[in-house]
Amino acid sequence: MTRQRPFLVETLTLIALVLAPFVLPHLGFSPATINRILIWGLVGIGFDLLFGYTGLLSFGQSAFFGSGGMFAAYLLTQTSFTNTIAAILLGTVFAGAIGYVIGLIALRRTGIYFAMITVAIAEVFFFVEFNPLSEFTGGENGLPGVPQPNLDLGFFNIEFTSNMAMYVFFAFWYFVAIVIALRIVRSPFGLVLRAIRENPMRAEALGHNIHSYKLVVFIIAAMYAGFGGGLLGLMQGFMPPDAFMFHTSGEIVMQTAIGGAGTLFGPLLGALVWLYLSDFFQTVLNLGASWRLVLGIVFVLLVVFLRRGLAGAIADLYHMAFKRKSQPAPVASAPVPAVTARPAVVASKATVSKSGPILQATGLTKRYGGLFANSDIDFTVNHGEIRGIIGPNGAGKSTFFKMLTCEVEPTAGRIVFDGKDITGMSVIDACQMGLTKSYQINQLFEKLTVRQNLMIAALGELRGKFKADLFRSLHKVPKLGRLVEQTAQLVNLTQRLDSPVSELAYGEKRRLEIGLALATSPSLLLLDEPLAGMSPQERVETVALLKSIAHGRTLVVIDHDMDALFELVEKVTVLQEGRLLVEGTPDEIKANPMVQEAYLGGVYGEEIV
Ligand SMILES: Nc1ncnc2c1ncn2[C@@H]1O[C@H](COP(=O)(O)OP(=O)(O)OP(=O)(O)O)[C@@H](O)[C@H]1O
Repeated sequence: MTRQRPFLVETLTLIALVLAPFVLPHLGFSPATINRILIWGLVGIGFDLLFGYTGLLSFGQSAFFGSGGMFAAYLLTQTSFTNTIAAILLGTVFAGAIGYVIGLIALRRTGIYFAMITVAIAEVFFFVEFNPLSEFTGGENGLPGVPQPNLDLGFFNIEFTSNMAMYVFFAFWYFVAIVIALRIVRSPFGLVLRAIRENPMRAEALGHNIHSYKLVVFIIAAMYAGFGGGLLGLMQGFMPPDAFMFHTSGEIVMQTAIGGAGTLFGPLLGALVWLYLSDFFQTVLNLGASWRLVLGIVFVLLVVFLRRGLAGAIADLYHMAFKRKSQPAPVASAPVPAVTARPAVVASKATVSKSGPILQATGLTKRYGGLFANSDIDFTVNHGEIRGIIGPNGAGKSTFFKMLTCEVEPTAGRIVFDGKDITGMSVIDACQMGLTKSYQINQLFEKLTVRQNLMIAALGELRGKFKADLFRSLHKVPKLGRLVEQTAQLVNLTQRLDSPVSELAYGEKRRLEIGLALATSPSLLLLDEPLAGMSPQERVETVALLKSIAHGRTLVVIDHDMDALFELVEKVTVLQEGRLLVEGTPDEIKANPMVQEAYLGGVYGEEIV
């Protein structure tokens, strides 16, 4: 497993933070602007975890920024509370609690609807702060008189009053915030966040409860924003009401877009450019009211030409300069060795019984409006069996698989898996029980590497459907490395482990698709057209691969390639127009006149007999 040099990023960040107050003033940054950059950069770290890593675009960060800041400012100005650090930490907890409640509501929807809910929530908070709660928040006057930061240890009190002392205070908290975020993104939790960003449907199908992951990261982002709001009050000596304005959320989004989403440092770089240019246009160029127009044009140019933002551009330059020479030559797509060359090493989940039916479906029906995709199907698979399913296009094979894996709820009927009625269960729980499938159309995490893809699948098996192991290193998850390497070996992708999925050949992607399902250690694996789109040579190789997978496992395979399927399976189920037509051994199916008539037709019939 490739490991980064430990603490390299943290060390570089520390060096940059030490140098910044000596370098930036020579470039025209005022001390107040430098501190403000740190605050925006810190708030942006939380936003980047939410947007850049998880793919959730929120316009509601102003609600948490304002709430955390107001809570801390209220404690420090309206009560006898004097400990500034404790006040902002309490403000952070308050923002997190609000984040929990709002997350429960907003995360019920996805995409544009989620984003729109967060816009509405930001507006509600702005209204509430100005009207019903103005007694506590000072309404349009805000809360003046917030003390400067101090470190009160009871017996010892340090006050951060000079520009440099203030900088040290903010830089310290920025460093703490980035170290925490780096731990999160390097943890199993952080990898699942990226899986959600890339392909939430597959992340669920691999057994991850993505709603819980999204809720936790939403709360974390709210806490980062609340903490930043507290710092703003301390920096200005005043908690401004405009912290709640939609404009605040907009700036966080724009700064992250300029700096580069999914980098953690992007928001800081974005804030640096954004705040520098707004100062420069207003005070040096004296552009008057048109400074916003010019800044808008600069924003568009940066976002259009630097697609991965400033942080992405810097990372690309670094890779070009230092990494290219040391990169190994591209690995050619290797054929799958003969089945006897490799034993089946990925264990399957233990089942309650070891013989008899592992899966029984009775009267399974799925109706879409007036169309019966599946109608009254009775189907049983025994432990250790390899079953094939065939049927013409539109016969209802994929819908049948979707119902079996609980991706789609049946209109009628019952499914019993490993002795338990799983009808109506979630796809997450079905996968956790050991029932999963590979997809007809690849459902991979395209921007991640093969290793990360397999890790995501294996983590569902090793950690269960949800675990908030935010600070655990991926390298420390027991059995993870071994399970990933065994699966990669089984699907012959060992040499491609560190390649991004987008660079794989089609046949390799198909094998990874099977590998993802395998890494969940299923006791019953459903394969939906595993040979689709493959060349004749790849088909032969993949059939060998499927034979090796089948050891100690129950398989159900849909495919249109009769020759390959009949060579692989012991029994075949034929579907036609959503109904079960007939079942039998491959020879019985080949000879069955009903199958020839109804499914194969004269031409295909001759091919397979
Ligand atoms: N979500 C849906 N909404 C409406 N109709 C659907 C939906 N999914 C499937 N169908 C319909 O159900 C029928 C069965 O589709 P299904 O994809 O299960 O067939 P299939 O046997 O897997 O086909 P193929 O071999 O082409 O993949 C088709 O008529 C299809 O149009």
